Amino acid sequence: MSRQPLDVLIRRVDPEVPVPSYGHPGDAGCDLVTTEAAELAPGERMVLPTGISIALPDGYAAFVHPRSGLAARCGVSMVNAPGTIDAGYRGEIKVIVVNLDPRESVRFERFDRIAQLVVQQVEKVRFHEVAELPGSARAEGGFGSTGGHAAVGNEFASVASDREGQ
Ligand SMILES: O=c1ccn([C@H]2C[C@H](O)[C@@H](COP(=O)(O)OP(=O)(O)OP(=O)(O)O)O2)c(=O)[nH]1
Ligand SMILES: [Mg+2]
Repeated sequence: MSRQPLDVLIRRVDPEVPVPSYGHPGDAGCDLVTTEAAELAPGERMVLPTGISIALPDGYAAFVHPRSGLAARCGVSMVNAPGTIDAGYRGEIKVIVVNLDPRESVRFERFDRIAQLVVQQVEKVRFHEVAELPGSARAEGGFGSTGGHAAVGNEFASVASDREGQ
């Protein structure tokens, strides 16, 4: 059974901008457009306006994610992926795009879809300070501690090489 959509107020800062919509019923993100044409040289970043402001209910946040098509085909991502839109934010949503292609510029026309907005429930945290945290299987492991790629070392390869060294 599909859930009821969350009602979110939207103000169109640019009256001609389309109200964001979902491409398919089950999509998580609705696309955001740029209201300004732009051209990014290789390595260049730019803050692009989306022409909309929203009022999220308390307990929710919206996250601005890159579009995979732009990432795969043009090397376009977002410097701060995902951008975090706070429930209390009433300003225009902007997207900080970056052109990661080493050679090709990328051009956006007005109303090109440049990112996608995912709305999620978020918890408000109340911190309780302790001297020691409870133990866990991961403990302080991070940054490749589970291996799985040559770049981060692989517990099987390291075990095998240890064995060879014996
Ligand atoms: O990609 C983004 C990220 C943020 N924002 C807006 C909405 C968000 O609520 C506000 C603040 O974002 P963030 O907390 O990431 O910015 P900050 O550098 O911490 O600024 P501030 O000190 O205003 O929180 O800026 C955007 O429009 N696009
Ligand atoms: Mg902030």
